[in-house]
Amino acid sequence: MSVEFIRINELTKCYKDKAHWFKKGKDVTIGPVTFGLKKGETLAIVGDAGSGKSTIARLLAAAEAPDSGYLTHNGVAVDWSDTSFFCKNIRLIFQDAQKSLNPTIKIGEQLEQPLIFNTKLDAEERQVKINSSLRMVGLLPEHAEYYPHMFSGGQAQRIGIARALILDPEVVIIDEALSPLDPSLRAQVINLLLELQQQHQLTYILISHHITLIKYLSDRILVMDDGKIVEQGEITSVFANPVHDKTKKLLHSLDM
Ligand SMILES: Nc1ncnc2c1ncn2[C@@H]1O[C@H](COP(=O)(O)OP(=O)(O)OP(=O)(O)O)[C@@H](O)[C@H]1O
Repeated sequence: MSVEFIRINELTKCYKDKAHWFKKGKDVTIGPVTFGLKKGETLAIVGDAGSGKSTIARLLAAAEAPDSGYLTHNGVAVDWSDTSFFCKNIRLIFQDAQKSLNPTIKIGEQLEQPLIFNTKLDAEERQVKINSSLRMVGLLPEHAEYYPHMFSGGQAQRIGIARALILDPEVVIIDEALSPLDPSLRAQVINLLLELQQQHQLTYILISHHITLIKYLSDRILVMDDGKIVEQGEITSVFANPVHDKTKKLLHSLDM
């Protein structure tokens, strides 16, 4: 197994719940959480609704800043305000691919935006990259001229993957992005993700309630409860011998 290249240290996010005259405000704290990521692995994050899985995803994609904690990349600390690091290296695949696309803008232009903001490629080089990204997910360069409504759900998910991969990231977060797909489409998208992971040594963070999917795709698992990590380890050993009560309950209750 390859070595750890990203380490998340004591990451914490606090949400202040405003008090109303009829209700006392209750603050929510996610963390502190500490874990590492290895090249080419898939780490599953599981937990009940509200346990903090998506908060971790949003923090890692720099959609929000943590209140404390830090991240190291190959041993070097990265500042959360370094948006270019996060944009380039850690990308999210959205749950609802169709809704995450702007209906009024052609796909090619939507794929071009991250290239304009995060690379020094000129217009011609950007076009080459857009074409190769579309091909990589089984679509055609002609699709760059289409609008989102002209795609099926499966094709829209492929565009979501192309958009996540267009900056050649090291980490891709898949936050419940596979669950809404019907089984045959899901199988196609999973095969595509596995192929791309092999080709590009991608590291996936998989957030899902789907136990079979987690077992099939993941190398390691991290179990969250009430904002904290209560168990983490290799998928085979955690499934064979869950230690924490929450893990035991989740492994029995998650959707088969
Ligand atoms: N912007 C916000 N403002 C206030 N509280 C928030 C905010 N975002 C998340 N929370 C709270 O933080 C906690 C964790 O939410 P989060 O969405 O990370 O959970 P989750 O494990 O992803 O849940 P689910 O499986 O339902 O997506 C919840 O109590 C939620 O209400």
